[in-house]
This record gives sequence, C-alpha cells and structure tokens, in this order.
Amino acid sequence: NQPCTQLGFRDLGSRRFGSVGFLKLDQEKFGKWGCCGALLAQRATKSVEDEKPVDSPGENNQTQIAPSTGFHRDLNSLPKPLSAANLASSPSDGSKVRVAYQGLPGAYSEEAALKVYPRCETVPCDQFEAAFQAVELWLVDKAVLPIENSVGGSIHRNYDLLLRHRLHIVGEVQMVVNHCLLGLRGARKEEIKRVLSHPQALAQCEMTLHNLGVVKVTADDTAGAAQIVAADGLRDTGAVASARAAEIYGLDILAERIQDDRDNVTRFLILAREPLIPGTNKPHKTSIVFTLEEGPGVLFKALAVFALRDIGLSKIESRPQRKRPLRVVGDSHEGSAKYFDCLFYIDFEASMAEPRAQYALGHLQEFVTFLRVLGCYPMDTAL
Ligand SMILES: O=C(O)C(=O)C[C@]1(C(=O)O)C=C[C@@H](O)C=C1
Repeated sequence: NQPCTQLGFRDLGSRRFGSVGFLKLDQEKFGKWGCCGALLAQRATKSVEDEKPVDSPGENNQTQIAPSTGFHRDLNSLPKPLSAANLASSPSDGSKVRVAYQGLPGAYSEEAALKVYPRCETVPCDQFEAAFQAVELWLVDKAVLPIENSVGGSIHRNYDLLLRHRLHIVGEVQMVVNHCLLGLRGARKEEIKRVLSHPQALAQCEMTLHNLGVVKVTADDTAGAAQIVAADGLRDTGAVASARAAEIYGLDILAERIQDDRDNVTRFLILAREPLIPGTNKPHKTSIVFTLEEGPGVLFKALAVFALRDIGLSKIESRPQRKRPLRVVGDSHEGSAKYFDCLFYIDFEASMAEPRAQYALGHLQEFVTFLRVLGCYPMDTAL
C-alpha cells in the first residue's frame, strides 16, 4: 500500500508544488485559461489566536494545454476567477444566489451547492478560508463546505474555521458521493500507475486503490485532480473524481463507484452572514461550540443537559484550543498535571425555538467558560 504523500510528485513534470507537498494549482495557468481558475485569492486573515470575540475564551510554470485533451465545454462558459481586485465590488446582481465552494468546477462541493440551490451561480474558491471570506465580504451570498464524511470522518479544518469566522450555519445537505476513476481519453485502467485526488477522496477509495497498486498523490480537490490529468496529458495518471468532472475536463470514466463503502455520504454545511430564525415546522438541528470549566465529570454534566431533556446528539467533535492548548491542574507542592484543553462542537437535535433547547443551553452555561451557537437549521432528512 503506497502512502498518500509526496511520492510521485517528482514524476509529474514541471509543475510547481506547494510547500506542504500538496499539488498546488498554478494561478498563472488559471489566469491564462480564464476558466476553471476561479480562485479567490486568499488574504491573510486573523487567526483564532488574534481574535477575541466578546464571548470567546481568547481565542509557474505555465503549461500549455495539450490540444488532444479535448475539453467538452467552452472554457469561457466556466466561472471566471475571483481575484483581489473583486474584493471591493458588490457581487450581487440580485437575480441569482451566489454560492462559494472550495475547489474547481466539477468538485463535489459544487454539486452539493447545486443540490440545495439548483439555479444558483457557483463560485469556486481555492481554499476553504476563501469561501468563508467570500461570504463575509459580500462577494457571495452563501458558502457550502464539507464537514464530515461517513467513511473519512470530520473535516477538521472547517470546524476550526467555523469558530474563527463569524458566519452562521443556515442549512445542511447530505450527498452520496460516487467516485469514478478518470483517465485520459482512450487510456486503459491497467495503464494507470498513480492516482491524484483530494485526500478525503483517496481515503474513501483506499481499498480499491490499494488493489490497483497505484501511487496516491494528493490534490487540492477532486476536480482539480481531473483538470491536471487532462491539462498535462498524463496517460499513466488517473484522478478520483465525479462523472461530472469527467465531462467538464474531457476525461474517460475508467471505473465507477470505486469508493470502499457503497453508502459513501458527505455532509455539507451552508453558511451565511445572517442566522435563520429558528422554526418548529420541521425537524431542526442546532450546532454549538463550547469550552468547559475545570473539574471532574464536567463533560458528563455538559452532555447530561441534553439527555435530561430527551434531546439527541447527532455529532460531537473536540478540537484543540490553539490559544491555550495545555491546562495545568494542581498546585506547586503536590505537583501538577497537564491536560489538553479542548473546544467541543456538538450538534443537537432540537430547534432553538423549543423551550427544552433554550433550557438545555441555559443549564449548559453552568459548566462552560465559553459558548457560541453556530446555527439552528432544518435537518436534511432526504437521504
Ligand atoms: O474535492 C472535492 O471535490 C470536494 O468537494 C471535497 C470533498 C471533501 O473535502 O470531503 C467533498 C466530498 C468528498 O467527500 C470528497 C472531497
């Protein structure tokens, strides 16, 4: 089983790679193509360490497109890149919802956005953070971001960004993700020696890729992987991506449904500048984040506030508190113990319009040092 690392990068031609070893898509190339680039340039932002919310705990190489790659769609019909120059202008023409997502056209996140807002204008961003910023800066109305997958688990980066930014969760959408192995037109599965994709997608196809004996190489997103294979004419390289990406980038589908678990579901969050007014007309979920007081059994007591009121929890996630990662307990005479201090993220199955949810949060206040409601939104019960 080949590790999902920089292995094989060297073989991928003249491409420039990002310092962390991810395949970094070339901005100049996107500019040149004027199509799939659509990258909102990422500005330096305040880190959670810099931020002190009132209730917070302190917290090119230019490569020519091979003419043979034969894209199906007119490249000009794909979204235009957002750049720093766009930051001052108002994006909304009032007619269509604009939804930011991370990745290139054909990414699953774009598909999720279209599932919720079928007639929306999707706006690709190079990083998750850029999608948050696009909403904050009024460049778009919403952002759709993956938060967890039934096989791969949580997308931690987005948990951290939820706290760092001040957006509200206004919805969720669950989507079955059927991965395909894509290759150049006419390529055969047996010819594929390495496979590019988003780390989550590679993890979801672990067994299949192991059985194929290919080297796994990470890319920024699944559609970006498909684009590299197409643009560089890499005959021995496949991409794990969607059937839609195959169509957009003019690739063949060499194998379908290659994920290890047939029911491979990713849950995405919809973020907006304003919160939803909580309703009771349909089942709702509320997402919160908190830090706990010191003391024995405090987490147990915190969770009990929901159990006592028959409120189910659909998710619990803990993340390190970067401002204060270690908590020292004890005194200098008897010695002290150091604990990792955590932020707890919980999704509970009730609406903030329900008294039992309000009482539960009131009760929870007794045990927390910080509490923030990230959003209250209708549950996606469609799957
Ligand atoms: O790369 C993409 O196409 C994405 O939309 C990202 C992403 C993820 O981060 O989980 C979304 C859905 C799948 O689970 C695989 C990848």
